[in-house]
Amino acid sequence: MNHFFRRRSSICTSWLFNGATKETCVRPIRRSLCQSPEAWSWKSMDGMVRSPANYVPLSPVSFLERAAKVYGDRTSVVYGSAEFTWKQTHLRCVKLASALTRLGVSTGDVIAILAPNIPAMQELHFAVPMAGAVICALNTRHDSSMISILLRHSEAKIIFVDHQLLHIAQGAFDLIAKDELKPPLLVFIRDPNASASVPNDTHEYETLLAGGDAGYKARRPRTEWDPISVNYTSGTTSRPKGVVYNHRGAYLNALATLSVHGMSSMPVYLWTVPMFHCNGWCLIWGLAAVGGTNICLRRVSPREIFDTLAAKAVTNMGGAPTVLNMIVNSPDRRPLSRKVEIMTGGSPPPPSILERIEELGFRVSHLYGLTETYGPATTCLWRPEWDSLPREEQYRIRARQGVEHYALEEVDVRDSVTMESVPADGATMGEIMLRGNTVMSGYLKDVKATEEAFAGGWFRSGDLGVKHDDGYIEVKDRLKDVVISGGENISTVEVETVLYRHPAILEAAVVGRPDDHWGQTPCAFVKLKEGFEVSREEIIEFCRERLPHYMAPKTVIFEDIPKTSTGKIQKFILREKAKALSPSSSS
Ligand SMILES: Nc1ncnc2c1ncn2[C@@H]1O[C@H](COP(=O)(O)OP(=O)(O)OP(=O)(O)O)[C@@H](O)[C@H]1O
Repeated sequence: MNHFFRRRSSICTSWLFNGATKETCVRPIRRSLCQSPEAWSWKSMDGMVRSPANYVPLSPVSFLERAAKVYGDRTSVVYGSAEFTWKQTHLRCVKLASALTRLGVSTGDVIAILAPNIPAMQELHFAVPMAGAVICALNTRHDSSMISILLRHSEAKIIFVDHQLLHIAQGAFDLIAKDELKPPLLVFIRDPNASASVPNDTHEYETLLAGGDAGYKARRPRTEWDPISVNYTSGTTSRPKGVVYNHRGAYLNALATLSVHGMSSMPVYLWTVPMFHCNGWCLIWGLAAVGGTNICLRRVSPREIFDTLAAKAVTNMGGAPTVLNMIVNSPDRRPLSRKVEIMTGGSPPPPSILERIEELGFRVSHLYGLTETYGPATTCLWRPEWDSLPREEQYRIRARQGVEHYALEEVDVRDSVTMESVPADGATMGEIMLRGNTVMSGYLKDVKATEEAFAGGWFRSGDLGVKHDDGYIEVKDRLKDVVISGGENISTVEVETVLYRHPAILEAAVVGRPDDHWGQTPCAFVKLKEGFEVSREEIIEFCRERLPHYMAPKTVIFEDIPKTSTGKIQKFILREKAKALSPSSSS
């Protein structure tokens, strides 16, 4: 073996000294060592040892262990008057993990949590995997019926419930009991900033944690592939699906999201993205890697956001385009005294909103991804040469979904049937597909859906997009949302982008309305800004001036736009409404 090492090291360095290129120097020596280059490279690696010294399954739990050492006295989390350092957070997580094992939690058990963005959410994201279990953070906007379905589906053993959501959990328990099934064990989370009495015969979070063993040795995953969380999709287009994440993917995506967002050391992060959404786009784990401070808010409103940005010297935050829209249109908005990086994604951000949020002093980074890709998967990486473009053009570019981040192998736009890559012409539509280590392990208990999602060796997003000549992708629509009028695909995102440019429009969503002649025509649902008035005809004319006529809405309906808790417009509801109108008969 030593012989191989010596020979190899001479191969590696000799080309540096004799002026030869690496290629010309290495090839002849390779041939002398063995017959094929493949065999050579394999043989030269003989005798390597995988040991704890050089191989540890990647897990974001290690971020917390390091944070306790490196950032021990720095603030880990702030929520009202409650505040912990990273040393304290680590100790609390160790004790909580120990308490979980004492409750009988074993490797692979699912532990659910129903809570807003509070410190317990952060702690459970570490404590649950430290007990070898799998965290399932549930959407706080679900009703009892949906929660009961998800608890049954995930077979959660324990559920931690915030005091304000107790009635939802209890309703779910009643439904489970009706079917003579055993509901999970409930642990009640009291708010440190409010008083609430603990229901009888129920475990209480702080008491449970206090009883844990501070010397508990955290369980580590046996392999990187071990599950760390199960996240249900937003349910925008269908019933939520249980997406399983593994330790390796969570580790990688946490780091990639930090880097995309420019968070390298001790950022102060304001939580406006729900922590239950893709584990807070993996940043619950990521912030521990960089010793960040988590600023938690129970409720998100523009006033609270602006007060907190100033009071806590926030450096970074995230939010769906709906949150950005809420900020730029709020009477409480004010220019920032220092730059705040804001990461947006979850639905297509209209360029006009990106522009307006930056006018207030935010700097936006745009991300695209799905629950299935641990949240962020691509980013509209900014190129300095774009700085000199006209402003409108800059924001049009910034609204593109961009390129894969460094932890994902590849993103592409392909024909769903032939799997051929579409030409990079900015016009040919195909399905956005992704592959790499930050794509889910699969759907929980749904082999068929998993196989379908991965058919052809790529994860199929169900989003339609184009690829520009610089390789940047742009989402045009969801497959389910695209309007087909007279055989032409109409990107509802493009029509909405134009609608958002109208000064009177606060929110807009476009769906297909059945039409006797064209099959479908675009139907716009519009919510106006307070104090503004505009007629349907004016809106249609506004669009016709800026779009090919077939793309302009033929119908405009003024009303509130229904959204999911992750800020996505529930187009299936609007589609039903458009369908209920008598078919239009434009020819
Ligand atoms: N930056 C973005 N631009 C455009 N669309 C985005 C962006 N980020 C996310 N999306 C949309 O959000 C989708 C992913 O959403 P998520 O995984 O939260 O659940 P969902 O797809 O809404 O739920 P369900 O699958 O249950 O309907 C993407 O497929 C895409 O349509």
